[in-house]
Amino acid sequence: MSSNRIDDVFADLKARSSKAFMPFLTAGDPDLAFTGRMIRDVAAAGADLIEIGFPFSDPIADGPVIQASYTRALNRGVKIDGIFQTIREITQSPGWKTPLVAMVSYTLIFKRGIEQFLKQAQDAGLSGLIVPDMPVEEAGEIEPMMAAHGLKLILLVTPTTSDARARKIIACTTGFLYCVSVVGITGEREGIPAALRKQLAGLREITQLPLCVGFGISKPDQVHALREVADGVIVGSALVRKIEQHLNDPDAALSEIRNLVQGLAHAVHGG
Ligand SMILES: O=P(O)(O)OC[C@@H](O)[C@@H](O)c1c[nH]c2ccccc12
Repeated sequence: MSSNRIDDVFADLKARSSKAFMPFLTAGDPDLAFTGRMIRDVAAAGADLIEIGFPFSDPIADGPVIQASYTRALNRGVKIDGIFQTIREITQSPGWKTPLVAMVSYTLIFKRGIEQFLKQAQDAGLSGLIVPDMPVEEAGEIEPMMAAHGLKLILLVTPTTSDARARKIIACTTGFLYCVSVVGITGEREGIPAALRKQLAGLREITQLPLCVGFGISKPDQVHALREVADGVIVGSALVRKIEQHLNDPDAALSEIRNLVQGLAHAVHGG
């Protein structure tokens, strides 16, 4: 077994001809205690990897649901150190295996100091960082720093990324590649874009990295279609919306999130 849990998960799924289900959750919405419970619950409900959003005031590609969630978390005063602490408590619990990956703006990493942020991420037990706004020119320098901390660097390609640029991005991406399914922002959509199949086939020709698709996915039938062409499926807004709908009843939010994760994980794994 390799030393990074992300590699382990994809190797294991591949051996079973299965695919990864990866929920995205905001840290600190409505508070970190809730986030801690939610991470444990979605892991138990069938998530293979979990993306944890570090709230940030300047949206990158975040749609209205994720933006509102980030705003609630920031208004409640969530801090990066608190998020790391919450993650650490989880990854240190006996028998914990599910890889946790931060979704974090490069601005937050840079402000703290790259080395310091990476050290804290490693101490927290994170397996990787998805950095949607990291310039590919800098990623080449940062990826080895991350590797030295046992962290994968996950970058994104979109439908408008040129072939030449995709190759550059892939050259400094490790763990898996985040394939954005649509031009635009996060948020639930109907169907699966027709061009996605072609985009994924093109990427498949130039990389062995697992290809994970996110943006606009919330329904089991979309997941079914994607299972044939992608190595993993990412769902954010549909889950985060449950928090928004039950702000006064966290237990109700958790139970709906668990149900949705169970259904989607089942669809990804071959239901
Ligand atoms: O919300 P959706 O459409 O299900 O897509 C996942 C997405 O929210 C999550 O991966 C994400 C949240 N913030 C981001 C910023 C950039 C790229 C991706 C993201």
